[in-house]
Amino acid sequence: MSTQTELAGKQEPGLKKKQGLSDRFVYKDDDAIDKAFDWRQFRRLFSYMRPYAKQLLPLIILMMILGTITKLTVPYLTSLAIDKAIVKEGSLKLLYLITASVILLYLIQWAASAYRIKFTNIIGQKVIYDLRSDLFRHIQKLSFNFYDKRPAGSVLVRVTNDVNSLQDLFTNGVVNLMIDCVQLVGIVIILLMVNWKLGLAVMITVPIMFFISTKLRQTIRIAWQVVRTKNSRINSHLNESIQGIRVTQAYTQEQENMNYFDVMNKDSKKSWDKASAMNQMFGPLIEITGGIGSFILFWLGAYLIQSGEITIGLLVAFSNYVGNFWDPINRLGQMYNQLLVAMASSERIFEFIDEQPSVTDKPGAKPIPTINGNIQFDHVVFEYEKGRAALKGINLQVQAGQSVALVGHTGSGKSTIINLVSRFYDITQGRITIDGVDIRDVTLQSLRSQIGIVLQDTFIFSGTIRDNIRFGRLDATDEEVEAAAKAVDAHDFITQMPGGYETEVEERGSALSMGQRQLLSFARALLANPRILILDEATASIDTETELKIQEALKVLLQGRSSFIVAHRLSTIRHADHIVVLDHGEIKEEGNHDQLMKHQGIYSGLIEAQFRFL
Ligand SMILES: Nc1ncnc2c1ncn2[C@@H]1O[C@H](COP(=O)(O)OP(=O)(O)OP(=O)(O)O)[C@@H](O)[C@H]1O
Repeated sequence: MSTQTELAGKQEPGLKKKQGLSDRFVYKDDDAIDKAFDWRQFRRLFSYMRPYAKQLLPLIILMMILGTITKLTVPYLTSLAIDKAIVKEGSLKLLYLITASVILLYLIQWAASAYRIKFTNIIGQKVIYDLRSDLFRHIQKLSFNFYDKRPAGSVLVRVTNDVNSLQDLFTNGVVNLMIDCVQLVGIVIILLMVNWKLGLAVMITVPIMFFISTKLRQTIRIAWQVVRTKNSRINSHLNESIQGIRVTQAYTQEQENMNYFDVMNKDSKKSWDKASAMNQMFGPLIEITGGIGSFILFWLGAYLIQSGEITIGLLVAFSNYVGNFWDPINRLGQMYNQLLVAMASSERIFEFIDEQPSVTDKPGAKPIPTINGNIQFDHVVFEYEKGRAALKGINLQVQAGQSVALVGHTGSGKSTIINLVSRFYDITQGRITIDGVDIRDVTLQSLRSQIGIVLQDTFIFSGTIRDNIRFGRLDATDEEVEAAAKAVDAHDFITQMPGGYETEVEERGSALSMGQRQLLSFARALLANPRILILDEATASIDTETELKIQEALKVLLQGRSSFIVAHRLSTIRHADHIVVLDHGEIKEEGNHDQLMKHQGIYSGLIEAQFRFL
């Protein structure tokens, strides 16, 4: 059974009962724990090491050889001390000399290991830095349709967990693998050279040890991964519960949430107990196998000493070599597991890096000059998914400086139109031009830098009010920031706050009212001074006074620039120069408020419905 199915099969019965809950907190594709070894991918992963390996690898290899030679010489010197210095010659001088040499060898071994770790850490950290930067740079360029299909958490996991899981491989894994291989080969040669019978006898236990080490570790690793998955569900639930605490309390769902949490919590504990029990089995099993090896060694060794084939010193040296032999075998098993995890992580990372942004600059694209603001949709058809048109042949003409209100039922295509102006998606058919230039022929940077977007969910970052307004143009002076705030009538409420412009606002501006947040985002947009403004108006109802304030601010904001407003408030719609009524991806009515009211069509129906609702 693959690890993935194993995990999927371990869904908790309590959770299953609650429809959809078991799926609620996990990103399916992030469940993959390991992948078969893929040589091509392995090479690609290690190409990240190439720029640094040239300078540092020779040094690392030198330290590795030095460390291995010194390590393998010590047992030989021990046998010399027993056989020659003690048994044969009884020479204290020789014993001192050998002891001094062993100490010196240990010192060299320690220094070689310290430098080797230092150099490998340098390579490891540089590789991880490059990989993380590549990934981050790339995901920033990916188009909207990529994010449409992916939950933000899944992207986050790539940049954090998956990159971190490679860290160990690059810093220790690879070099340890080389050292272990060199050491193993060295020990096998020495054992067979010293006494092939004893050597072969000891090696009988090797396959058993290797099997235990690899298989058991794999089972333990999966068990811990199950623990991690369960814990990440707990964390996601915790996160959702905190974020949605107001809704939970408003609907008195605290107990229900507690029940969910309890099932998850119990389940996490159960999986932890299981993983921990397996972990505890590992040490004794390895020790028992090692013990069997030692038994064979001493049993056969005693026989060979009696028959005069080997000396006591040689048997002691042999036992030392065998002691050094289990460590690399054990680590190779560990390394194998680490490699499989790294394969899964690197596959997910490369899947992202290979994803091409669907909206890019065309070869030879030129920057668009300062935008005047004449925007034209010419028979625009757009499909998010093939065969399902969200816009069906839109023809629309916006004059420079005009404000256009987009109205229509939910799902009629309003947000789609505003996404297309900034070229967040490429249209399926037709053409969108700005000042007569097809927006696909100009650079994205030059286009988007002249378009300002104010979204419904105004994003307030943690920081001061001043920082939040300045986000519109980072090089704006304090005076410019305040002028923008004054222009949209936000200055008064800001100065009434305890720290004025320096008041720290919590993340997402939770201490600010909806209207205040909106005014701040207007000030931010005004400071950016875009040539085209796109505004997704907030739907929440606010008091009449704030509404008036927002309308006044909006007038300032819209002055001298073309704008598209997804309008929900009657006051905004009424003031727009042009109103476009959308229905199922088509423009059904166009004109100003009075013309459309007279027409007695969809628009007048929508407005009347709004009044009825009020
Ligand atoms: N990312 C997407 N992937 C697939 N289909 C989408 C996507 N975004 C919107 N759609 C579909 O396109 C159509 C138009 O959606 P759009 O968001 O433009 O509507 P809207 O008029 O802005 O609605 P609302 O007023 O509810 O925001 C809808 O049928 C919607 O389901």
